Amino acid sequence: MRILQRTVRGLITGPTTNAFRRQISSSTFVQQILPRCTPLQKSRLPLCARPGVTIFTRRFKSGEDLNALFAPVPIEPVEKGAEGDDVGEEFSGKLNRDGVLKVLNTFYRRPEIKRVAEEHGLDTRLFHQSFISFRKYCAKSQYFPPDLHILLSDIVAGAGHVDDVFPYFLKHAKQCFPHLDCMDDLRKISDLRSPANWYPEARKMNRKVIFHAGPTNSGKTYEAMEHFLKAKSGVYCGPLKLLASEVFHKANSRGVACDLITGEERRLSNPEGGGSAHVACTVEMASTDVRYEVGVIDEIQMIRDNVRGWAWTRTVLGMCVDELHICGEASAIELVKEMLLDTGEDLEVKTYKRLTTLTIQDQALQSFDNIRNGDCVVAFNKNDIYAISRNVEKRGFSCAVIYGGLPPGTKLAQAKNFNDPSHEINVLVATDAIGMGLNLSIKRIIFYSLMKPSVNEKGEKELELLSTSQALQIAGRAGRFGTQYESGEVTTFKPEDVSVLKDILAKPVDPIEAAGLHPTADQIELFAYHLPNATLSNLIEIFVSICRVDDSLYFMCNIEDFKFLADTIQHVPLALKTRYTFCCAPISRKQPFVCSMFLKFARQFSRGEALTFEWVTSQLGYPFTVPVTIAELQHLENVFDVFDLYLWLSYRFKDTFPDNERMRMAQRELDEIIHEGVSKITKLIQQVNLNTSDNNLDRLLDMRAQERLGTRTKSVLKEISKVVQGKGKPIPRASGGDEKEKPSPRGSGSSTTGRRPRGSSVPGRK
Ligand SMILES: Nc1ncnc2c1ncn2[C@@H]1O[C@H](COP(=O)(O)OP(=O)(O)OP(=O)(O)O)[C@@H](O)[C@H]1O
Ligand SMILES: [Mg+2]
Repeated sequence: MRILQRTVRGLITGPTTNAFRRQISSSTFVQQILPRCTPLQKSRLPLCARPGVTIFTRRFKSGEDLNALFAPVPIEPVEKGAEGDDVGEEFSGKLNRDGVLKVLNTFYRRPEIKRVAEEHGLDTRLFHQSFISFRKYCAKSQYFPPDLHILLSDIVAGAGHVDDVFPYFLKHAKQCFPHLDCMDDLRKISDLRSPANWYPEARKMNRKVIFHAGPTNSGKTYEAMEHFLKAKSGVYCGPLKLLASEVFHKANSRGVACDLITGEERRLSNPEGGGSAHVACTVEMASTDVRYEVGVIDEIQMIRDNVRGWAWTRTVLGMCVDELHICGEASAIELVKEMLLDTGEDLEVKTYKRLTTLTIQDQALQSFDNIRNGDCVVAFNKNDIYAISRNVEKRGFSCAVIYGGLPPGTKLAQAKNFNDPSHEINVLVATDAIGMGLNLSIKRIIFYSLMKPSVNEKGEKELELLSTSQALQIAGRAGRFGTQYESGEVTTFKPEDVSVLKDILAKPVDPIEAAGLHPTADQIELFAYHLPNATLSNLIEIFVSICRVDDSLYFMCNIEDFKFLADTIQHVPLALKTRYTFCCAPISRKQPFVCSMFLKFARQFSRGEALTFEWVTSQLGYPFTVPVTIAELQHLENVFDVFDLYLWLSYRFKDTFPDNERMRMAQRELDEIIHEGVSKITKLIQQVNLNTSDNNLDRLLDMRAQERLGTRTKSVLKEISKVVQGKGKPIPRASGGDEKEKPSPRGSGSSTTGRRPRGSSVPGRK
């Protein structure tokens, strides 16, 4: 009762709310405390604890589900003489094998045995598998320990009880399933309930934390950057290489020496000297050991990202800075405030207003005949991008094309041509890759579709209606402050989408409820110590299943890519830490060519052979030529990612990946070749099918457009309106064409694991 009273008091005093709440169980909280709260107290509750919002919802795997993750360790039968003289046989004579098997079958059928086994953690599955293994061991072994030999002889002869086999069976079962003896240890290792305590250096400081909140194009990053540039030392953490390198260039051009650190690149401001006091990096690469005066964390809303969220959590809790500037959507304010309750720090919030106006048009574009200079058509898959750019160019415009899979240099060059009023390029066709990072001179955003492909937890493709946050982020690219357009406009291609877009943009952005987390390399290593026979992928899976997370604030990030890579190289002999580091590489399982090169790299590494420039490029068909078909262009994009993979590994295994500089030069050349290919993209489309006449091709592309406007779209629209009204489920996607941002650099390379400092987590993506 005292706790209840203190809790209700805690609700009023605010900062202690969460700490109090965590002392009590969810049911007590919901049944006894919530009904006693006044509306004011309820409004002060953390979001996750407000009425109507489920708290402590994490569902741990049931015992049986969890046990299914453990594969039995094979136990070999014992050869005669392996353990010295056969004392058992001397005492009680040769064992009657058939009799022993009958005894064991009786043992297995006894309900009492099943019950006792269950008390020792053996559910039906584990009991059965252990029995099969024990029976085989008894049937095939030439030698038994004397006590077991004598016991079995006695039981067969009717002079002993079958239940006495149990201790021997249990010992065998624990050898088969070593986790039975160490579940408590495993649970302790995987206890992730207090991530703020993982960063003792940061906890020694009392950081001043400022949240710059506001819509896109409101000057949040600008303001934080002013503090960064004026400080004696600083670190900027951005979601993309492009953003980090923009800060790198901006700082150096303002006379502030600044280094660039991404997963694949380390660029010093002064190559002759040591490191600079200022660093611009991708968020996964931020150090939690080095002390800076000012730290900037950009695009904080990414903290909810299912794959990369952990990297933002780590910087918010772990950066050693006197002043921490966090920029992004206001939807993250409450969550960050809650996280800081555990660090004892206050949050100062500064809110910003958009610097230019943004108008939603009532008219849809309807036809590409209505396209005009400064337009940007946004679609979510490459096939649409190709079709749209061809349609636009047919109307006499020149297109720039930007999508996630393109190399950064190509993206920048395309953006530069589009931004330059004197350049012939006047229209942009892009995916939501433009949502972050590029400064673009766009007058109007046209959503070609409002449905975005995504992959659900089961790995299935789905089409989802854009969230308010995503739509605002993309729409906000129009009329960027400081460009030739003083205001921005936004509309859709299809008339029926206009009202849907208005609905989406009018909705308030949902508050972010939880921040991502990931296991650390050290934790996985401890797991491996306890479960030496488990594969890396299995270790991760078990970790995720038993770990404890404070669900009111955190969630476990998705680890499917990591597990896929771990399975890909499981058969290659590598030390655990090396294997772990390889699996943190920023590649996606959706790129078969890159994954096959990943396997080749691991094999070569395991043989102890250096991966030289000559060896790698001979695998990649170097030197490269300008692509003449879309397939060639796509292949070169994959080759670019293989270069990224090499560079990423070269910072973690310098000796085996020795040709960093030559690879980088070749990658730059490739970037230019890809840019040249993209610049001719409509010509490339004509090569898709040389047997297809121009008219036929147009017809095919038009059919695609019709399909979007036709029956399929009608059913999709029904779903859209349901979703907007909160009734529908995401629509399963029938076939591919979706496209994802290239994976991010993962982790830092400064720890003993060769990749991340203490307390840092596993993978993430850019
Ligand atoms: N006070 C200012 N003086 C000059 N330029 C500014 C000022 N504030 C913002 N800008 C410019 O306006 C543009 C938008 O600012 P900024 O990038 O900081 O916006 P943001 O709110 O961070 O947007 P986003 O959410 O898209 O990241 C930038 O080009 C920036 O340089
Ligand atoms: Mg910004």
